[in-house]
Amino acid sequence: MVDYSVHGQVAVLEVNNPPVNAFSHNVRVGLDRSIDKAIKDTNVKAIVICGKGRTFPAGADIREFDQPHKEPSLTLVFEKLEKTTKPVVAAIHGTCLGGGLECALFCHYRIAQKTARVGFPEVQIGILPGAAGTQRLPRLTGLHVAMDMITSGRHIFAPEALKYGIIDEMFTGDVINAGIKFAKSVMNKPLEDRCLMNKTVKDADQADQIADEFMSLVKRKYKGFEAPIDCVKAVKASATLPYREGLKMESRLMQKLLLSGQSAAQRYAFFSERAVSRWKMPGGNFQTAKPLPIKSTAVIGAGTMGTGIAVCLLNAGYQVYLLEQNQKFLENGVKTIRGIIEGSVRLGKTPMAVAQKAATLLKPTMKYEDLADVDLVIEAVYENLSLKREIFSKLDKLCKPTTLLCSNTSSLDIDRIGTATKRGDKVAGMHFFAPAYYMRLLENIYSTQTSPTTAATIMDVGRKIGKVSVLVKSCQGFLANRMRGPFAVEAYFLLEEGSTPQEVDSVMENLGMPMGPFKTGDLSGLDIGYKIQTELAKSKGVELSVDSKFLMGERISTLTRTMYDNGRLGRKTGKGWYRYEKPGGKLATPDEEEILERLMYSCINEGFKILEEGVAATPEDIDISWIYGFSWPKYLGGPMYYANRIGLDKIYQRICYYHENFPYSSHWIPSRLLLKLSENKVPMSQWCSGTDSKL
Ligand SMILES: CC/C=C/CC(=O)SCCNC(=O)CCNC(=O)[C@H](O)C(C)(C)COP(=O)(O)OP(=O)(O)OC[C@H]1O[C@@H](n2cnc3c(N)ncnc32)[C@H](O)[C@@H]1OP(=O)(O)O
Repeated sequence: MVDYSVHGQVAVLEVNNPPVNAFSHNVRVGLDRSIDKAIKDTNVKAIVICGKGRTFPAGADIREFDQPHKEPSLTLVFEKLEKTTKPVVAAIHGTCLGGGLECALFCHYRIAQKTARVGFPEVQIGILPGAAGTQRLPRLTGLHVAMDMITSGRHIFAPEALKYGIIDEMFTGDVINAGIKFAKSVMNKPLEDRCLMNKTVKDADQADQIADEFMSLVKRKYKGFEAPIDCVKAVKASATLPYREGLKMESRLMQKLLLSGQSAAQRYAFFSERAVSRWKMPGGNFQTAKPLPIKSTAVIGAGTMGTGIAVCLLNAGYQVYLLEQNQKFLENGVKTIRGIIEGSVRLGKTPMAVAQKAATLLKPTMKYEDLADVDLVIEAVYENLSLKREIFSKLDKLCKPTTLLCSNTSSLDIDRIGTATKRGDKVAGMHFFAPAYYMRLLENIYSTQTSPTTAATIMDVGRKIGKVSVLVKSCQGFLANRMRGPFAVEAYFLLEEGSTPQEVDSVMENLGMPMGPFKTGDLSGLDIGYKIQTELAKSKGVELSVDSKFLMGERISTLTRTMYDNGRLGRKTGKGWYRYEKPGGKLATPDEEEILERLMYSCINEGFKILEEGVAATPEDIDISWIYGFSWPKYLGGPMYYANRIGLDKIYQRICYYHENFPYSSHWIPSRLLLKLSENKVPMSQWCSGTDSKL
C-alpha cells in the first residue's frame, strides 16, 4: 500500500492504492510504518512522499466513512511528519485533494507538477477537511483564500497554488526524481519555520469581517447545505483560537457533519455520479462497446436549445455546423453563442484560448449539404414528430453512412424518429436540459434499433463536454420528464384548485430546489410543455381544446395552452407565470402590473359604461359605492378618480389591448364614453358632478 525505497540519503514513500491512492486503512497503516522506518534509519536524511501511478493521494477513502473508524487516524500519522527532524517533501502530481492536501500541509515542503491540482473538495460530500486542513491552510494562504477554497471545494492548478504559497516550487518530469532532487537541496536547513502549526494566520485581525462575508455568501449560494457553514466556522477558528483549540473545534464540527444525513446523501450522490457511467443496454455495456471517434458535429436549430448545445460542443473543441433555415435566425443564433461564450470568459469560467478556438470551430450554415461529412448531428428543432422525421429522413440521405443522427427531444419516441431513416442503429436521443451550456445532465436515449456502439459514442461525447450522462431506454418522457410529469401536472392542478405559482414554487424552494416548477417552466419556455401535450394527444388521435379536462380518461390541465395562447411563454417573452424585467430577463416577479390592470381596468371600463348608460349619474356615485360598499381605500379616491389619476389615455389603450387578447370577455369591449373623454383629453372636473358635460 506504501512502496518504501531509499535513494542515497532520501527515503521515498510512494502511496500505492489505485485508482486514486486514497488513504484507506491499509494505506494509513503502511504510511505510519514507513514514516517510522525512515525516521529510525540513520542513513536517511530526508523523506519524500508521493503517489504511484496517476496521482498524489486524492484524499481519505470515502467508502470507509460508513464503517467503524479504525486507528491510526490520518492526523495521528501526519503529525509524525511534522515532528521529525528530517525534512519531508510532498512531491505532487495529478490531484492532491482532501486528506492528500492535508498530508502535504504536514510536510515541510511541497513541490508540484505544473498540471497538478490541489484542493479541499470535502464540502462537496458534506464534510470539512477534518485532518487539520481548516487550521493549516489559512496559516499558509491567509483566511480569505482558505475560506474560498474550503467553502467552494474548487481545485486549483499548481501555478495558482504557487501564487498563494501552497506549494514552494513547480517541477517538470518524473515525480520521484524531482522529489529527491528537491529533498537534497533542503537537507540541512532548519525546519522550525517550515512547521505550519508554529505559524500565525496573516489576516487574523480581519477574521470577523472575512467570516461574515463568507457566511452570507455560502448561505446565499449553497442554500440549505450545512457543510459550507461549518467550514466557515472552522476556518475562522484558525485565526481566533490557538492551533490545538482550533483542531478540537474542527473535530467537533467534523463529527457533527459526519453524523448528519446530508453527508451520507452527498456521498451517495458522489458514487452515483460515477456509477451511471457504467451503463448497460440490451446487447452491450460500457465495457464491451467502444465509442467511435467524433471530430465534426452539427446542430440543427439555432434556438435556445440548439445554441446551448453548440456552446457545449465548441467549448470541448468539436467543430460545429450550426444549421438554420432562415438567415435572421441563424445570425441571432451565432450572436447568442458568442454572447454565452464571452459571458463565460468574463466570469473566468472559460479560458480565453478556448473561446478563441471555439470561434474558429463554429460554422453557421443554411445548407443541409454542408452536413454531409460530419460525424454526429444533434437535431434541436421544436417538439414535432413529423418535422423531426422529415429532418432525419433528409439527413439519412445526405450524410455519410457512419454519421450518428441524434435528437435533442425531451419526449418523442426515438424508435419513431429512427424509422424515418435506414440507419436506426445510428439514431439515438441526446436530451439536454435548459440552459444546455449550464445544466450538467445529459439524458442519452436508445431505441430498440440503437446499437451499443452508438450508445458508447454519445456517452463518450457527454463525458467530453463535461456532462453527467445517463443512458435510458426510449419511452414516453424517458426518465427525467416521465418522472417530472406527475410533478408538473400536480403543480397545475394545485393552481386550478387555488394555489398561486409563488406558493407552489416556494414550497419546493424551501425543500432545497433552486427553482420551483413554475419558475423552471418559465426558464424552459411554456411553449414546450404545450407542444408536448398537444403532440401526446395527437399521437393518441385526440385534438385538445382549452376546455379539455381529460385525455383518455386521465385528468389533464390545459393551463399551458392558455399561457401559450396569451403569449406568456416564460422568460423569453418577458412574461410567463412571472413577469421579467425584459424578454430574456432573469428577475422573476409576480406579474403585479397585469394583475392590477386586469382587475381594475376591467371594472373601470364597466364604470364608464355605467355612466354612459346613465345607470349612475356621476363618477362620484361610483366612487362612493366602492368606498363604502367595497372598502376601497379613501386615499385612492375611488376607481373613477383613480382612473383619472392614471390617465384615461393609458387606461383606454390597455383596455383595447386586453380586448384584443381576450375577445371572448365582453367586459373588455371599450366604453365609448371612455374613448371620447380620452380622445378629447377632458379633465375630470368637466365630467364629474355639478358640471355640464359637453359630451
Ligand atoms: C478525517 C480525514 C478527512 C479527510 C477528508 C477527505 O479526504 S474526504 C475525500 C476528499 N477527496 C475527494 O473528495 C476526492 C474525490 N475524488 C475525486 O474528486 C475524483 O475521483 C478525482 C480524484 C478528481 C479523480 O477523478 P477521475 O474522473 O479521474 O476519476 P473518478 O472520479 O471516476 O474516480 C475513479 C474511482 O476512484 C473512486 N474514488 C475517487 N476518490 C475516492 C475517494 N476519495 N475515496 C474512495 N474512492 C474514491 C471513484 O469512486 C471511482 O471509482 P468508481 O468505482 O468508479 O466509483
